[in-house]
Amino acid sequence: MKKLLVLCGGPGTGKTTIQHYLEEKYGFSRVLTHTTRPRRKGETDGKDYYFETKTSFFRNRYFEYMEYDGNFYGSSAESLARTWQHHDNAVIVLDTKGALAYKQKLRTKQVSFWYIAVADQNILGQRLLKRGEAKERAARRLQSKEAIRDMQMPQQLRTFCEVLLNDDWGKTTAEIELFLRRDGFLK
Ligand SMILES: Nc1nc2c(ncn2[C@@H]2O[C@H](COP(=O)(O)OP(=O)(O)O)[C@@H](O)[C@H]2O)c(=O)[nH]1
Ligand SMILES: Nc1ncnc2c1ncn2[C@@H]1O[C@H](COP(=O)(O)OP(=O)(O)O)[C@@H](O)[C@H]1O
Repeated sequence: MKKLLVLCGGPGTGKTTIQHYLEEKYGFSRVLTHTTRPRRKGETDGKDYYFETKTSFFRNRYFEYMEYDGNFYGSSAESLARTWQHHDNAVIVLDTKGALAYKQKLRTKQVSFWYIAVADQNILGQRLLKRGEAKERAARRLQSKEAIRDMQMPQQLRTFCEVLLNDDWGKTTAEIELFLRRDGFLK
């Protein structure tokens, strides 16, 4: 069966890091999404996101899309289908609103949802700086209403979304292995 893992959570919690790890260690393939957000240092078009202008963004058809901290983000059914063409296990990084949309639109058995969290949210600012973001941009991101919403797991996700703590990376990787087995991603 083709399967999809949805990662969601607040900024800096480690969603992208975990996505890379799943690709490298477990052969997952990521589902690329579209954004109007400016490219960060080290990001490549067609590899990290499809970077769009506000005009080109709305030329595409989306499975779901939303606005986050003043930028648009959207995922397409075609991108998921393309990923599944060559790989059984796909991973996508979404905000919590997107995670809820996927829950409502896809068959339950095929999709798992993980909410990535840290024990102490005061470290998130440092993590964004570590990733190379400018101080003002990092502060603004953490104060956006979408980040504030996603820094607590929304009530609607609690019935189906597992929490993965990402404080100590060694412990995180051990948990990932357990979660993957339990969710049927590993044969
Ligand atoms: N709903 C939805 N969320 C997305 C999509 N692509 C990215 N996101 C989410 O948008 C938010 C902002 O992403 P990004 O600017 O890369 O910032 P980061 O969370 O700080 O790494 C994150 O919560 C992503 O998971 C998408 O296609 N749909
Ligand atoms: N367990 C961890 N301990 C310390 N730093 C981490 C950990 N996980 C991720 N990071 C770092 O935190 C920063 C933000 O991680 P990232 O994966 O970009 O977060 P997100 O995609 O959720 O916004 C990156 O510099 C990353 O290397």
